[in-house]
Amino acid sequence: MPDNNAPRSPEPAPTGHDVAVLGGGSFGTAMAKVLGENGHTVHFWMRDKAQADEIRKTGVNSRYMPDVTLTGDIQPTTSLPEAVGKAEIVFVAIPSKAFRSVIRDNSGVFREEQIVVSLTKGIEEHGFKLMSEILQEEIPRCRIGVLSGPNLAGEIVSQDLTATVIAAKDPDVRRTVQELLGCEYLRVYANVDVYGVELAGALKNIYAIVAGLASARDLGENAKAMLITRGLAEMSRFAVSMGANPMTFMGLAGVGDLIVTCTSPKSRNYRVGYAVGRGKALDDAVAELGQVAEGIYTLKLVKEKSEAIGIYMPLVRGLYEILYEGASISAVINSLMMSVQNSDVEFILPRTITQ
Ligand SMILES: NC(=O)c1ccc[n+]([C@@H]2O[C@H](COP(=O)([O-])OP(=O)(O)OC[C@H]3O[C@@H](n4cnc5c(N)ncnc54)[C@H](O)[C@@H]3O)[C@@H](O)[C@H]2O)c1
Ligand SMILES: O=P(O)(O)OC[C@H](O)CO
Repeated sequence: MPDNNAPRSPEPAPTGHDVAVLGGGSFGTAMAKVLGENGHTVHFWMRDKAQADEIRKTGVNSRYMPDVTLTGDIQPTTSLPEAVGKAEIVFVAIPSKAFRSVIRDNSGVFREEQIVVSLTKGIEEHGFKLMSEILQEEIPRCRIGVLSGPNLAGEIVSQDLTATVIAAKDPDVRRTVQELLGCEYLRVYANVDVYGVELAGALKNIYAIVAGLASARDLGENAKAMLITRGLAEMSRFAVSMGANPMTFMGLAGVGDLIVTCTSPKSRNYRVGYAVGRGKALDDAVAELGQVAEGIYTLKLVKEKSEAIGIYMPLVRGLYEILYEGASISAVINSLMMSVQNSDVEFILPRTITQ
């Protein structure tokens, strides 16, 4: 039996393809760099004309990646119809808050069967929609995938060894993305659990904020392990209740991404938590970051959803109290540590697991 989940050959595709990357931030730039180095023509869309001009002239996106020069055939543009119109495959790295509007406003330019892959790790505010669900609603004639995993943009542009996961129902989408992105430093695994891979990427941002807070308060290494492990239990319990495959949470998109964002100050979500832990107001911490930290929005949505469907998520609730209800960090820690609810049972089996 062939192992369909095994990574494809890391050799660059023999001939370059026309691809589009939508979004000129950190991750869009990182993916444009990989694709350009792999020999593809990258139609790199961003809304800021000055930024596109700078990249065209110098190869540098100084606002987001000042130390990185993009090489290969990179074609920055402020025309989304031009980028999508020329591309065989489209990668979307637009923050979740703007994701639907960008796709909807341009839905007419996407072609039948075109492959569209979301790189975004967030949830839509109304209706708890993931980005692949938004793509399905707005451009149903396209073939959809999501890419997620422990993928700090700053490390990918440094060519640090990295693994990621392409999730799609269509095997051709999985294979195509593996071939386009795979190279000597980026290993692309495949998964069919689109919902689980995507939800995991959004949920782990919450626990990265928690980990940043814990680090700022010098809670220690035991506490860090406790938070990551209980975070994994909590996010898996929630996701499985929503229909995800529990095994996805044992993989790169689940525990892998949770580890990297909960242990690295390179994570923007971790940095927001750290700043709040050092006494900064949330709004100031976010403004100082100057980049997106999806977890602060995801937290609100997951808190509401978990209460609506009756899933026990004490870390989500505690973080929500700190960030949005003015609770003191020490009071929340104390209440979590002294809570008797469920402390006698390490694993609460999701309803879908019967044994
Ligand atoms: N940076 C990473 O390490 C990383 C890794 C994996 C996934 N992601 C995910 O990728 C997504 C994008 O993150 P990022 O790191 O590129 O964020 P970023 O803050 O670095 O950049 C966001 C980009 O989106 C653009 N943007 C915002 N609103 C827009 C709109 N209405 N129209 C067009 N462009 C708009 C901004 O101009 C900016 O170029 C997030 O969901 C994030 O979770 C990021
Ligand atoms: O910088 P963050 O916190 O948005 O995390 C980036 C990636 O999601 C890490 O995999």
